[in-house]
Amino acid sequence: MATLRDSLGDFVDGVDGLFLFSPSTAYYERFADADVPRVVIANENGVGADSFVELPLEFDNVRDRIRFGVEGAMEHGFVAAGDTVACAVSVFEEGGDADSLVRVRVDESMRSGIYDLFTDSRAEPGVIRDVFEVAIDLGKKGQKGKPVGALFVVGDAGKVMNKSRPLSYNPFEKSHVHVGDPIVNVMLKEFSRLDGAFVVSDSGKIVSAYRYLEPSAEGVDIPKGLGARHMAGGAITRDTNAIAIVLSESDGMVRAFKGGDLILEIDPEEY
Ligand SMILES: Nc1ncnc2c1ncn2[C@@H]1O[C@H](COP(=O)(O)OP(=O)(O)OP(=O)(O)O)[C@@H](O)[C@H]1O
Ligand SMILES: [Mn+2]
Repeated sequence: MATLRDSLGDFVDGVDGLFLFSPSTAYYERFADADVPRVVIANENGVGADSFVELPLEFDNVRDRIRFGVEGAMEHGFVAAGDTVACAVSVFEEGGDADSLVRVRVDESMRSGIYDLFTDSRAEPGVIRDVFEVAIDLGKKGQKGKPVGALFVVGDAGKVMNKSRPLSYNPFEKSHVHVGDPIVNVMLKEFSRLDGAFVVSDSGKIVSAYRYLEPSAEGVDIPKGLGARHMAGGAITRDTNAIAIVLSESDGMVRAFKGGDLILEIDPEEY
């Protein structure tokens, strides 16, 4: 009779790598003698790992977290299609040691575009992260307790401005404010009650509010049930090198589009 330990050993049989998500130093050191390469996926490389993938958001959805890590590791050349990796993640114990091990076969279909969204967009990764944070926060709290929608078009601002028109005066016309600044976050939330899109530059400068986007929507395929805001947000990312981060007023989800495709869906309530 095999013990439970023997039986579950199958789980790591033949793996080509061990992915440690946000490990403590002690947890990382525990695998110092592992016979496979270790890859750390975390918001910073606090453990000084040789193989490190920077996680811009603590994706609460474990599937997204793993997809981000796998895609990032492929991009860095730590793993390749055909490899199998064991991912040690914490599902219930936030900030604690891993409580789950997920065996993942790496293949091209794992390239969901999440990693690419953050690291290979025109806008700086920190800017994209900051805009996500505003959208998630807005989704959680709403505006004065009511659900609110918002559309942020990030990067390639010159071209985005050329494919849009003002719905009202632009409160950011003469200002030099950037996303991530706490005052700006309050302003963005306040202005999100009004129509149209925010346009943000590659470096995070808020170029405009109240823009009505006029991209050609031809050939853009967005999920059924989503309306004009999402269509415009998706389409502008095919017409330009911007990405769009959209908070839905009707279902409360935050979605990201790149190249006309829906890349990521986040439920703010889970953050
Ligand atoms: N082309 C556009 N450019 C900028 N903003 C737009 C555009 N089209 C719609 N919007 C904004 O989106 C708002 C909601 O429109 P609509 O309900 O059709 O979108 P939706 O995709 O269903 O979004 P939601 O899930 O938030 O309802 C509009 O009131 C308007 O402010
Ligand atoms: Mn709607």
